[in-house]
Amino acid sequence: MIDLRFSEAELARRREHIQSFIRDAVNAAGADGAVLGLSGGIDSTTVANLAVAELGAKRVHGLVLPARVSSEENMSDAERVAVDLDIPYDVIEVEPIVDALLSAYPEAEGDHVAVGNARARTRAVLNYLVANHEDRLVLGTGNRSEAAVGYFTKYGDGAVDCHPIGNLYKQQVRQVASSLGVPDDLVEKTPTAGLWADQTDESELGIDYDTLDSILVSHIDGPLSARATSRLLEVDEETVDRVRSMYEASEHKRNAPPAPEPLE
Ligand SMILES: NC(=O)c1ccc[n+]([C@@H]2O[C@H](COP(=O)([O-])OP(=O)(O)OC[C@H]3O[C@@H](n4cnc5c(N)ncnc54)[C@H](O)[C@@H]3O)[C@@H](O)[C@H]2O)c1
Ligand SMILES: Nc1ncnc2c1ncn2[C@@H]1O[C@H](COP(=O)(O)O)[C@@H](O)[C@H]1O
Ligand SMILES: O=P(O)(O)OP(=O)(O)O
Repeated sequence: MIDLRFSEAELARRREHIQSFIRDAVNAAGADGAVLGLSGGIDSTTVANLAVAELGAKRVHGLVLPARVSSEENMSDAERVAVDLDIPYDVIEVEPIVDALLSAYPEAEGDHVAVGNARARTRAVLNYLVANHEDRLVLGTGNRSEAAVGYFTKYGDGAVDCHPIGNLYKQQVRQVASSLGVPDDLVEKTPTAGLWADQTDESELGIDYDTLDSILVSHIDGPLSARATSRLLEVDEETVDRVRSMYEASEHKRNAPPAPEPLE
């Protein structure tokens, strides 16, 4: 697989670039700071660290939003991140809100994707409730690997004001996190969307992140054909084609919703 980690000099440059992106986004909006959801995962932990490094702890508000299916370990890690960074944070249970949605529309009961996505969208509503009230921006935590294959909930965790780590592949997120002093157990943790019990990104996607990143950088974001990518990485061409299919099928998630062309 391809090692996408940055050199020390490039790592410092990337960190500075992301931090100034956060500062510029907040300043351009005339906002007082930022809000983000803390899941105990490496993406939100990394964005929280970068935001605190740039804005200072008081201007970053963390939200820990447990659902019935959230693991104790993840929720206590999420609180640990907030405590270690010394940022203000709230813990708000999302399940009563999801239950209210399901009592309004019981037909969706048991549909783990629809209900899981409702959990992610409930979190988005709470992020914006706080952001509106405190005049802050909502920071996204999505990385390039997830965005490219549409591995996020449209208007759920995808509903944010900016994507600070949106250009980093998952391997690079881990490297940036380590360089910020994030503890190894968080850096090496198994990525999970946490939308239903025992969910992991790699099992749902059917591919590990190192392989996904390598296919993305070679073929989707890079110049190589599917065949050349398959040869270079020694993976089946069907796997490369499957990544391309996920990329194409999720185009709608990365763009603003279309309207018909104006008529003359
Ligand atoms: N980063 C993470 O770890 C993370 C977080 C949340 C969700 N997820 C994953 O993301 C996935 C979300 O589920 P999903 O993608 O089925 O639901 P989604 O709601 O994100 O997207 C599906 C919806 O998009 C719309 N849509 C579908 N095709 C379209 C098209 N061609 N043009 C315009 N709109 C279209 C429809 O409204 C459809 O209901 C799940 O696999 C979930 O596990 C991952
Ligand atoms: N339990 C959670 N509390 C707060 N924020 C959360 C929680 N779970 C997810 N989030 C936010 O959504 C993104 C994407 O989530 P994945 O765990 O990758 O699905 C995460 O980074 C948090 O910002
Ligand atoms: O988005 P996060 O923070 O939950 O990270 P991961 O996707 O690695 O679980």
